[in-house]
Amino acid sequence: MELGLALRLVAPPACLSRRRAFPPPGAPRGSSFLSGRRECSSRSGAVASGGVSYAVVEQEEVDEGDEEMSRPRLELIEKPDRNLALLDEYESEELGTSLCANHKSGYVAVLGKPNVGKSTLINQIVGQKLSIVTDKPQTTRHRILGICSEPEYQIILYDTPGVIKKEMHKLDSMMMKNVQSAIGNADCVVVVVDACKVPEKIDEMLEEGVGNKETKVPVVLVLNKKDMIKPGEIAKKLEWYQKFTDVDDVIPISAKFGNGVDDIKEWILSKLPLGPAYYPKDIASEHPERFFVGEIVREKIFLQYRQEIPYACQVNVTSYKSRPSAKDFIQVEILVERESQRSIILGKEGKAIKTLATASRLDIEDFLQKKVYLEIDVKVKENWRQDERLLKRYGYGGEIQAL
Ligand SMILES: Nc1nc2c(ncn2[C@@H]2O[C@H](COP(=O)(O)OP(=O)(O)OP(=O)(O)O)[C@@H](O)[C@H]2O)c(=O)[nH]1
Repeated sequence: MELGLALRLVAPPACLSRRRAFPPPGAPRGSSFLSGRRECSSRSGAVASGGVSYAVVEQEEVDEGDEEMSRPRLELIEKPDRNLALLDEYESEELGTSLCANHKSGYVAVLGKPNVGKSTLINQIVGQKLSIVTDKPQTTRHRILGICSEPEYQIILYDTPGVIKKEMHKLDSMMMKNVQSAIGNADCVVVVVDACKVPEKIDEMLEEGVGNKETKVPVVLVLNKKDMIKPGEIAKKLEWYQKFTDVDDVIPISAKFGNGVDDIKEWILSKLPLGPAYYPKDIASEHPERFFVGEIVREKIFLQYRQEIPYACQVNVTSYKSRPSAKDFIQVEILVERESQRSIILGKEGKAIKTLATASRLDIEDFLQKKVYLEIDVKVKENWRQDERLLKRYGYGGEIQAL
């Protein structure tokens, strides 16, 4: 049964349960970590800190047919068939769902240009940090599914990469394909715009997905970052969007400060159809923990490095060993496109990579609620952003590593 398969794929412990969350930026750290010192040699001299090591790897070709390729892959589901969601009583009880007659459930696509606050809004609705948030555009690369459950409903949100006009790389076009499939599957659509920017039409953004649907999908336009402009300005912009866009409603919010987020939730709930939960109620995302570990490292790269560097980086979790009586052992590789970028990531005498590894490890430990040993390798993989086969392998084709 298709749904059964989907639910099995997301069953814990592979996917993210509610008790885990990214730590909020600047959150106080827990107790100091145990020492897991391990020295690594490098051309520029090894630097290691407790529980963290980095390895500088000479430029090397990644073996396409290596162990990585043979690991089980988890297909991110597009949307389970609603009819199949009629689980029998036993399955339902096992999944923690209720067969309440007024139960609502459905899929919501959250769209918008880069940096408008989509991830911030989804993290607020889900009540947990699932998507990384930085002040740089296009930090979200994957379609991330966030699940918000209460006894009476289940809202499934797709965080999509910011819609971009000019596709520079194969990576951009694969990201856009994911945006389109998210819209195509949605029961309703939330379009986020930045209140500080000059209003502009959103037709182009919607036409690919919603325009192709036989029945019109409800769309709300969210005017985000209202904290940044004067009330008079908000009123003018609301009027403009009501007049010049074909949306059902326009709602001003400030996602960062949680202001108006309940209005968006209410709007979504008013549009969702009746139906049972698609996922167990204690699950916050279909992605496995290792996916979020990679995202934490990627967030730290965005926060630490400038200009093109974060965009040229791909982060892969190459090994993740849970060890009940010791620190979890995690190996991460950062791929860059050029030797010069690798030098920047490493920094003088490896100082920059050490800072990155420490910041990443602290957040990973907060996230996993346990001590980890983190090893980071930096490799050069020329033109990875243009290589479809590699991009699929890195999860941009809708499949991610399951374990
Ligand atoms: N002042 C203010 N800043 C906000 C608000 N919402 C988000 N931001 C900031 O805007 C920046 C971008 O937020 P994200 O949530 O990453 O935006 P996004 O649309 O997901 O970005 P992409 O990954 O590029 O698609 C971050 O620095 C947020 O802190 C808001 O309501 N008010």
